[in-house]
Amino acid sequence: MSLTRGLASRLPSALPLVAKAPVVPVVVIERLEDAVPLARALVEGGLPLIEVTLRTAVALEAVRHIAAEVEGAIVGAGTVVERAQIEACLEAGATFLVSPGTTPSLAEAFAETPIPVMAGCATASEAMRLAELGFEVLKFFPAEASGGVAFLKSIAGPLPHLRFCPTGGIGPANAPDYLALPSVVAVGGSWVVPADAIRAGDFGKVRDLAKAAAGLKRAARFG
Ligand SMILES: O=C(O)C(=O)C[C@H](O)[C@H](O)COP(=O)(O)O
Repeated sequence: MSLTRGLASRLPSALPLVAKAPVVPVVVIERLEDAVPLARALVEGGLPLIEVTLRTAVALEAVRHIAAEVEGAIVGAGTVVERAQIEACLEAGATFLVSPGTTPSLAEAFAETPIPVMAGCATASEAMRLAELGFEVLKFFPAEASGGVAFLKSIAGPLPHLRFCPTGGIGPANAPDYLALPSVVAVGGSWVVPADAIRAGDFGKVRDLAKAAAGLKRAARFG
């Protein structure tokens, strides 16, 4: 029996969201005024799913503005590391949540969250535990540092039902290798939103990078 059937009925699946594009941009917003033009550039480039990391003081406000003002954007909050953050993310209008790793207490809180969650993991045991709880797409983080493509190929033997969004150390050069794996729904990365381009207000560059990323082919089939 598939491990993913555990408590799955209670959890909203992240699969339909993550399947929307081959790349999930991982965004760090330092200046609130960058949020909306940045999100517009990503949507125009073909990457509607946007993970705004809760690493900066304006991150939640950025989520709120993108959710309210950018048509076509599906904005979520990343770097969720403790349960106390969840309510504020929901209140700001986040459509999904992402964590870099998942403590037992965080997993418990996610299991009661009404929006899809990509819970983070880096080992076979962590991935199995999250799948058992019903999480359908797991963030494999930090992907390159934790074994990358070789790790994912190895665990697909005994655990072929697990699905991932690998993130961490992925860029245009290695993204195709990840996306060639049937277990990879999409990859996450900051390469489409370079800090220097954002600082310079060069959203045309972000749109071009997004366009290239949106054109990446993947092997996974969802349906
Ligand atoms: O902030 C979080 O929640 C994280 O989990 C970390 C990010 O996903 C990675 O920092 C993105 O990795 P790069 O594409 O290598 O920059």
